[in-house]
Amino acid sequence: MPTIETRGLTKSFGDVDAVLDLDLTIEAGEVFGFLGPNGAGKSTTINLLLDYIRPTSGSVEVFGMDAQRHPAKIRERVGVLPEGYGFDDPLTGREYLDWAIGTKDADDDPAALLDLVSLTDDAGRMAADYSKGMQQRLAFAMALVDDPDLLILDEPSTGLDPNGVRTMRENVADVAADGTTVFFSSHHLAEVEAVCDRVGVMNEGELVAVDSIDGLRDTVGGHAAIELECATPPTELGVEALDGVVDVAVEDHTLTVTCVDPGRKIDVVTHVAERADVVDILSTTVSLETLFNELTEGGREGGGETTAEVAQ
Ligand SMILES: Nc1ncnc2c1ncn2[C@@H]1O[C@H](COP(=O)(O)OP(=O)(O)OP(=O)(O)O)[C@@H](O)[C@H]1O
Repeated sequence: MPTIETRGLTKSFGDVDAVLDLDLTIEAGEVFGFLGPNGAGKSTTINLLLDYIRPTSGSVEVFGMDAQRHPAKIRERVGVLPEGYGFDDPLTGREYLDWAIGTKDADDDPAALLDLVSLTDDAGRMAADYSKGMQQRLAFAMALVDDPDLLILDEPSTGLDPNGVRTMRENVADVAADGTTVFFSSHHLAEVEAVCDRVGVMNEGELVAVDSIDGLRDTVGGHAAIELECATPPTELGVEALDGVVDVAVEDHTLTVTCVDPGRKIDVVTHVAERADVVDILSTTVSLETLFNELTEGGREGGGETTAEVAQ
């Protein structure tokens, strides 16, 4: 039995179809990346899974139970890290965790959970005074209470520093190794690539792709990418006008160009070398980010921050 199964799931807010005709099946034990730019419908889907909102049409089953008929039974087996958990009450980190353990009637060791998210030394401080990253880690620990069968993470690395991101990834991998199904919503592509078995890509409420990372690459085509490091920022070189170029991105002194096939890379190098001082050349496989940009171009809110620097 799948852990999550939606059929024809639709949620409209007035004229906006936040989620449209979503068919999604997530098997037990999967780490599933739910990707999409801002406004794609990710949080709405999560709210539908947990029966926080009701669908306009279609069905949702979690653990084989209808989400509307058995929300309490479902929620007691689910751990949720919501987007932007508000720690507004005058409670310490430890007290928040005790509260989470109490509400689930669980017997977790709070010290072990605090240690897992590196908050042992700050457990006695008011959670409201924590940094964003610390609050995120506390929310993650609360989501792990009672060893959930399904862990739902909505943008889990928000506010985390690189160490925090790495630790969170390790924790997700550990949880998954114990058999927990993980539903990982994010627009941070590298993060999803690093931890997920399969990804679904949402755009404007619709699931535009669902596959393994490699499968997704194959779907988009045999594109090839080349990175050119230049002595000065490589802007306005006219690379996007070259035949066979599908994406151009500039970050600091690095120009990343995606071509429809590897044979086009030499034209790119020649073109750039005639106009800029190239100091290094790196040929790479197409990143998931490029694929994601292609799949979600023209999204509801301009495709989100990940597409902002891609010049077409
Ligand atoms: N309660 C609501 N009332 C009206 N519109 C809503 C409501 N909730 C969501 N929407 C709209 O539905 C669409 C999908 O929003 P949703 O929050 O699910 O996207 P998301 O993929 O989670 O985005 P983000 O990455 O920014 O969190 C957006 O256009 C949003 O404005």
